[in-house]
Amino acid sequence: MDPYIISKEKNGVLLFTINRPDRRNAINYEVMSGLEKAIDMAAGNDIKVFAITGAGDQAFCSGGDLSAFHSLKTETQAYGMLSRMAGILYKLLVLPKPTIAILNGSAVGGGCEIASACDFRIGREGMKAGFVQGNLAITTGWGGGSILLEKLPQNIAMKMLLDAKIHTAEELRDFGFIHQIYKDDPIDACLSFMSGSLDKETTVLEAYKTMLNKKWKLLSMRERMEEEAARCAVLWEDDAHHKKVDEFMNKKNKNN
Ligand SMILES: CC[C@H](C(=O)O)C(=O)SCCNC(=O)CCNC(=O)[C@H](O)C(C)(C)COP(=O)(O)OP(=O)(O)OC[C@H]1O[C@@H](n2cnc3c(N)ncnc32)[C@H](O)[C@@H]1OP(=O)(O)O
Repeated sequence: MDPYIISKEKNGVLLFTINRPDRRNAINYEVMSGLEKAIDMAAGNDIKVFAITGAGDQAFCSGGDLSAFHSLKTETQAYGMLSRMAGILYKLLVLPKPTIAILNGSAVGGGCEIASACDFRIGREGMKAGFVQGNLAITTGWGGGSILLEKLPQNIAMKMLLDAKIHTAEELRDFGFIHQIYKDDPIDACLSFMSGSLDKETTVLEAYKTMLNKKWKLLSMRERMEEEAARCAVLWEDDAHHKKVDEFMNKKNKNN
């Protein structure tokens, strides 16, 4: 099974689907490479909107693949992975096309960071999401915390990060993290929510995103996301983090 799918949908939508449902669409290096490739494709003149979703109906994305990244023990090893994904999420943040995360299921940890890098987020009825990194004795590490602190009111963003709780779709809508709750087909929900962009000239869409990117540049977002990755790498090396991941892996092994 391919770990990701890139598909051209109706009306100029390019869709990236994380295709690891048996791992709740956890991100490994192959998915990272696919996302970077899709972002580059989305810059093409034939694309008006870039959308990201997850395969299946259980999860959008469960963050970093704890099995794949379990071998990363030191700050330097962790930084290599974290910095790579922070760079990809920055490319997503500043892509000069409207972007949307279709949260087809649970989004936790890095999954919330990917969603945060998109301009818009819609969530399927019943979905849940949370920045759970704090429960693993680390912080966000792909730049998603820095982005969240700019996209949501500071007190709400800080509460979400510090509490590391998983929230319902309704709570997430009240926070302003998701913009709409949908019931039916994810693609139809995306086309409907983005219809106002999809009927505009691509040049207009690019011009507005270029306007927004000026703000990210003035806020030094690239540097802040890189520093976030570096700070997370320091915490990653601590025993407290490895203990938490071991607990998850032991539970996983017990289940198998
Ligand atoms: C900077 C970002 C940072 C990083 O690591 O780089 C992070 O993203 S930290 C956060 C890492 N993610 C997590 O801690 C989430 C772990 N997963 C869960 O909490 C749950 O799986 C959940 C809520 C996503 C879904 O729960 P559900 O009950 O629906 O499913 P299961 O827990 O039974 O999981 C099914 C199956 O998938 C495997 N799985 C789930 N998440 C991951 C993951 N992140 N990495 C690897 N594998 C994952 C889980 O082990 C089960 O496998 P099985 O072989 O069937 O036991």
